[in-house]
Parts: sequence; structure tokens; C-alpha cells
Amino acid sequence: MSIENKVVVITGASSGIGRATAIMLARQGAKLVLGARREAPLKELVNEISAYSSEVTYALTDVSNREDMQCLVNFACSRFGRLDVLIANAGIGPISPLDELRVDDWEAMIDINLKGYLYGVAAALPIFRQQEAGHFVSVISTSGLRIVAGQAVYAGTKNAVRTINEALRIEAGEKLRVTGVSPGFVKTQFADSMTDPATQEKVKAAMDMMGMSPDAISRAIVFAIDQPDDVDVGDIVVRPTAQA
Ligand SMILES: NC(=O)C1=CN([C@@H]2O[C@H](COP(=O)(O)OP(=O)(O)OC[C@H]3O[C@@H](n4cnc5c(N)ncnc54)[C@H](OP(=O)(O)O)[C@@H]3O)[C@@H](O)[C@H]2O)C=CC1
Ligand SMILES: O=CCS(=O)(=O)O
Repeated sequence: MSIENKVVVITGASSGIGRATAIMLARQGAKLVLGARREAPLKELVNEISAYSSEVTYALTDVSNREDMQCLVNFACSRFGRLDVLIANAGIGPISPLDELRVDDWEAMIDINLKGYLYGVAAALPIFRQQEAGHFVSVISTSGLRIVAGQAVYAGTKNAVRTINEALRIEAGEKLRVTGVSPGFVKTQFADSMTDPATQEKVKAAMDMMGMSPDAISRAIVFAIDQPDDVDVGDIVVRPTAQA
């Protein structure tokens, strides 16, 4: 099976990379269950996709809530009878220097970027084991590949996901697939999650200057999913050519 008829759950589908990926996958015949916290943009996306595919739905989901993640995955299985791919994309980046002690932001990044990803693994792994097939795709970041001042906790959450993904791949055995996609700057709403005004301004300027279209990341995700079942694409890094 390539993309057509695959059942795919996407977290963080209400904007940016998740939204673009939903559109690209739907155009190739995937069956989609979209998760995020904001209902209006999810509804709008489902309406847009419904113009060419009836196999799309959404569930309000806060990935930092384990029960929500379990419900999202269960909903996909009850609606479409199975789950082929879980795209753990939801994430926030309220980065700031450690000296500012924005501890609430640190906790939110750990809850959403790391625990949200883990709750996805916990919800999907038993289903993938039972099916003897399944694909974990995570949207990580170039943050952590290169350590940058101000990104300590954000990069920490992303590097934790990178490490756990590799262990998951090793433990997964020959039936499951595990892919991490690490974007550089992408033009999305990502900077809106930043609470430090100076940092937000800098990141927005960098995104405006060199940010890629979210489609650049969606294409990498689609490439990984589209491989034959016995081909496991591990890590893909996608940067703007202008990003150091
Ligand atoms: N843009 C960039 O330059 C880069 C982004 N990334 C990563 O890409 C991923 C997607 O971000 P991007 O598209 O850029 O940014 P956006 O802000 O446009 O999208 C983030 C998505 O995550 C969702 N989200 C946030 N918190 C939660 C939550 N608690 N539960 C469920 N969904 C949540 C948001 O939906 P809602 O608010 O409706 O819940 C939204 O759909 C993130 O993991 C980010 O770290 C990595 C490298 C660079
Ligand atoms: O992953 C994103 C890193 S940045 O946009 O905050 O630099």
C-alpha cells in the first residue's frame, strides 16, 4: 500500500506543517483524522478537503492530555477500521534565554512536544503491534542538531524525541517503521507560540526572510510514507538553502 487508502492521524493539523500535510495526503487518497485544540481551523480544513475527499474528519485533541491522544487514535480505528500512520506534528516553541526563568513555558514545551509525542506512541504502539504494521512519523526540528542559545528547553524536547524515536525504531522490529523529519525555518504560525517578544520578533524576521513553504516538509513526510512496507526512512533534515 502506498498513500492511497492509508489511515493517517495528524496532530497539530489546524495550521502550518500539519495542515499542509493533510492537504497533500488527502490529494493522494489517504484517509485522515486530524487533531488539534482549535475547532474553527480544523472545521475549515475538513470542509476544504471534503471538496475532493470524503475520507476526512477531525477530533478536538490536546496532545498533552493522554486520554485525548488515546481517543484520537481510537477514533481513527473506529471510523476507518485501522491506523497506518501517526504523524506527531503538534508542537510549540516559546523559546527564551534560561535566565528569564520562564518555567511555565519550559513545562508547556515538555508537556506538548515531548509528552504529547510519547502519548501518541503509547496510544498507537499496541495497535501497530496487533496489526503487525504501522508507521510513526514525528516532526522534530533542526534545533538540537545545532545547539543555539535561547533554545535550551525547546531543543531538549526535540532531542528527546530524536533519541526516543531511534530506540523505538530499534525496538519496533521489522514490521513497524519510524521516521523523524527535522525542518529548519518554515513559514507557519509557529512564532505565535513564543512569549518572549524580542525572540519572537527575531524568529518572525528569519521566517519572513528565508522560511520555506510548509509543503517542503509535507513532501518529505509523503516521501517517507510512500515507501514500500519494508523500507524504513529514518531521519530527514529539510532546511532552507539560506539557513546556516
Ligand atoms: N515553523 C518552523 O520553523 C519549525 C517548526 N517545527 C516543528 O513543526 C511542528 C509544527 O509546527 P508549525 O506548523 O511550524 O507551527 P504552527 O504553530 O503553525 O502549528 C502548530 C500546530 O500544533 C498544534 N498544537 C499546539 N499545541 C497543541 C496541543 N497541546 N495539542 C494539540 N495540538 C497542538 C497547533 O494547533 P492548536 O493551537 O489548534 O492546538 C497547530 O496546529 C512543531 O512540532 C514544530 O516544533 C520544527 C522546526 C521548524
Ligand atoms: O524549530 C524551530 C526552531 S526556531 O524557529 O525557534 O529557531
